[in-house]
Amino acid sequence: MERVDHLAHERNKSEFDVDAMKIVWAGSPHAFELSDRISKLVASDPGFRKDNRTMLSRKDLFKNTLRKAAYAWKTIVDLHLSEEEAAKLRFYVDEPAYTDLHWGMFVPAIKGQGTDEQQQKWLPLAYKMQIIGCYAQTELGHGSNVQGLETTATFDPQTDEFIIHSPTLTSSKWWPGGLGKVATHAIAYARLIVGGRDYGVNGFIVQLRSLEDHSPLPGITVGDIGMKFGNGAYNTMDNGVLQFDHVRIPRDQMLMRVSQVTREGKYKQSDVPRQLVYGTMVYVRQTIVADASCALSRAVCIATRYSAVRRQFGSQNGGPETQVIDYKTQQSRLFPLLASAYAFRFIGEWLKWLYTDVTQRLQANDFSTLPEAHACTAGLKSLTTTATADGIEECRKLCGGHGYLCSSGLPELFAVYVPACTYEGDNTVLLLQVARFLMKTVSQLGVKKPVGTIGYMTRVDHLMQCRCGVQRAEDWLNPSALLEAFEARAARMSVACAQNLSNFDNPEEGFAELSADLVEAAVAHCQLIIVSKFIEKLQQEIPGKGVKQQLEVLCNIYTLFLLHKHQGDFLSTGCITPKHASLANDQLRSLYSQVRPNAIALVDAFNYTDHFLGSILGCYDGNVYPKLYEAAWEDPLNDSVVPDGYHQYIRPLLKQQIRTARL
Ligand SMILES: CCCCCCCC/C=C\CCCCCCCC(=O)SCCNC(=O)CCNC(=O)[C@H](O)C(C)(C)COP(=O)(O)OP(=O)(O)OC[C@H]1O[C@@H](n2cnc3c(N)ncnc32)[C@H](O)[C@@H]1OP(=O)(O)O
Ligand SMILES: Cc1cc2nc3c(=O)[nH]c(=O)nc-3n(C[C@H](O)[C@H](O)[C@H](O)COP(=O)(O)OP(=O)(O)OC[C@H]3O[C@@H](n4cnc5c(N)ncnc54)[C@H](O)[C@@H]3O)c2cc1C
Repeated sequence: MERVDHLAHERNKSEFDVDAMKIVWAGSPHAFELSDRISKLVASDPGFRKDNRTMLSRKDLFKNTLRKAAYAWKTIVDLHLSEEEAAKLRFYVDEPAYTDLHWGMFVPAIKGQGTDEQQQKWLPLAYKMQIIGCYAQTELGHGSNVQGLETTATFDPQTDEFIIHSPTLTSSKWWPGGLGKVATHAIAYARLIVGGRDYGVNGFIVQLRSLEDHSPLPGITVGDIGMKFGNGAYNTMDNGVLQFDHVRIPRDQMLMRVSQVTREGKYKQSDVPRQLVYGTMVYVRQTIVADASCALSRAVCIATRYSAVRRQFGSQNGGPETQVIDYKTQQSRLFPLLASAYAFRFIGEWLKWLYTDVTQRLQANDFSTLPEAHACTAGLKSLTTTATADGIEECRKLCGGHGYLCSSGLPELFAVYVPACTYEGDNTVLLLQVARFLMKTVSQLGVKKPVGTIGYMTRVDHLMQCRCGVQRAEDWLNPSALLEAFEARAARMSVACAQNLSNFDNPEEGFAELSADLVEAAVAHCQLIIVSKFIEKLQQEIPGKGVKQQLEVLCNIYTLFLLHKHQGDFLSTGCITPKHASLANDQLRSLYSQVRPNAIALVDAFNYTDHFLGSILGCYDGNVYPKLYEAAWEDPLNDSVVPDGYHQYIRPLLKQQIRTARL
């Protein structure tokens, strides 16, 4: 049967070269080719089917995840896929699994915190998956406060070993993914105790399970922590609990790049900053920022296509009703999310660059940019995951009732995504780290020149008193007007916090008291980073008919939407007047009209397969209703016309003979 493209009329309207935009979105022609090829490979292989996930019991779901992970590995080996191709394959398989932690945290922790010898010993085993690792940091009693972890690693000079021990219930490791049922090894974080002295938290490689029969080794108690939010969703992951009872490991299994313990029991610290013990978190926060645009763009693709298919009200003379995407309210909710997806794509790319740069500097013993890299990864992780989680939920609402069906893909996407606001650092805790960095920068103004993303603070005197020069709505399209407004707002909020802080005798007390304001200042700073990097991106050459123009529209939508949403900040700090705010809003409305004919093409540019989207509402051809109708009949509840339980619970009700005074 010939397939009808119900969205063809929308695709014909677009004013730019979609294929060129696909390359911009992917990052390069090579990245596009890779993504395109691997996503199609996964989509066409029934071994990677995922449409039944929300119906399976936890045990069946988990076993199915194990099967898929093994099948993915077999595919990787059989096809001789490169590391890059393998990572893409795991991405498109789209199912949280222990392998995320093995490749995403265990391997990077050894690379970042292990010595050369340790890397040579452990990495080949990990690369071949002859061992499977997890990252066991968080405990029942402490997650955010890493310095508060209680697990101990006590050096025993007699045997040249560390004794890993969980002294309390709250010291039980709790949450690590892959730990519950799969990992054979962990990077366990524990307090290093040498000669009775506590040297703080460090990482240790600990074997947990036998490589022969998978049983826990002596002294190890390990299991899964139970069901999590949502059907399917993150329940494919075996987040685990772990207790150590005086487990002995050889001395050379302490990760020793940052600090060492010698055979004689001497503690030594390398020349590198202690914070490098936190290095794996910096790396993962960076990958989480890159991942945010994937999750958000996916939800936006579903909501945009469905908004073009869905019609409600507005029929004239018996003609078709209005496509809901034509309602201004729908546009003002949807298009900023579309623009955010693009903004996050570019900030993810930039952050990857920053991370690579800081890693190279660290290797050359230049630690000067580490605080900025920490502040950027922490702040952008917080900002992008909060916006993405909220954005996915907004997309669900944008799809009306049908968005609530699992077959829309949105409930599961939300349930899988929302813990990103918590894991790898609670978003508020991370913003407070940014705020500390900002306060330190302000307090050192005049002594130390701010550079990089905080470089705007060199112009603080100007930014404290500058006035917005916008006179007409179009003036808000001027990148320097936008940048200056965002810089002035961020600078003024930071300086106001610093001034308030100086009223406290005890700075820590002041920081705690003002923490809600400090978080807002941190948000302002991070939004400025995203806006400025989007603007910078557009200063480059971007090939393809109309591509750059579309990106300019999206950049302006993203920026003016933020300005509108946070206009309280801009007005109260005097960066703009109510008149400027109203002109910005006028401009925003007109930008929505410009994006409207291109909306479908802009989500096509993500190049997602129907398999990856996993959504009837978002399917490429827009043939939503027949698919929804068919899918309903697939539900196991419809296996029989009369439900199980009818004879037990429904019929007796219907047949009851109640004699009461009232009836
Ligand atoms: C897996 C990847 C797969 C890849 C696939 C890609 C897609 C991804 C999608 C899906 C997969 C995701 C799968 C789930 C993964 C989840 C895993 C986990 O959750 S692992 C646990 C994370 N745990 C936290 O993040 C704790 C948060 N807490 C902390 O980080 C710290 O305790 C912190 C920062 C809140 C406080 O640290 P302090 O107690 O040492 O505090 P202070 O005194 O403030 O800091 C001291 C100095 O150190 C600096 N600092 C702190 N952290 C730093 C860092 N990381 N780097 C550099 N400097 C740092 C500070 O700026 C400060 O510097 P000055 O003294 O002011 O100059
Ligand atoms: C799905 C998932 C997967 C995970 N995977 C792993 C893993 O693989 N390995 C691992 O080690 N861990 C893992 N974690 C644990 C995760 O990293 C922690 O849950 C996270 O760091 C938050 O810490 P917490 O649970 O202690 O939150 P808490 O710190 O207890 O947060 C509770 C509340 O207190 C607030 N709060 C805390 N401190 C402050 C403060 N100083 N100022 C103001 N407010 C504060 C927070 O904002 C939050 O609202 C995972 C968690 C989840 C949900």
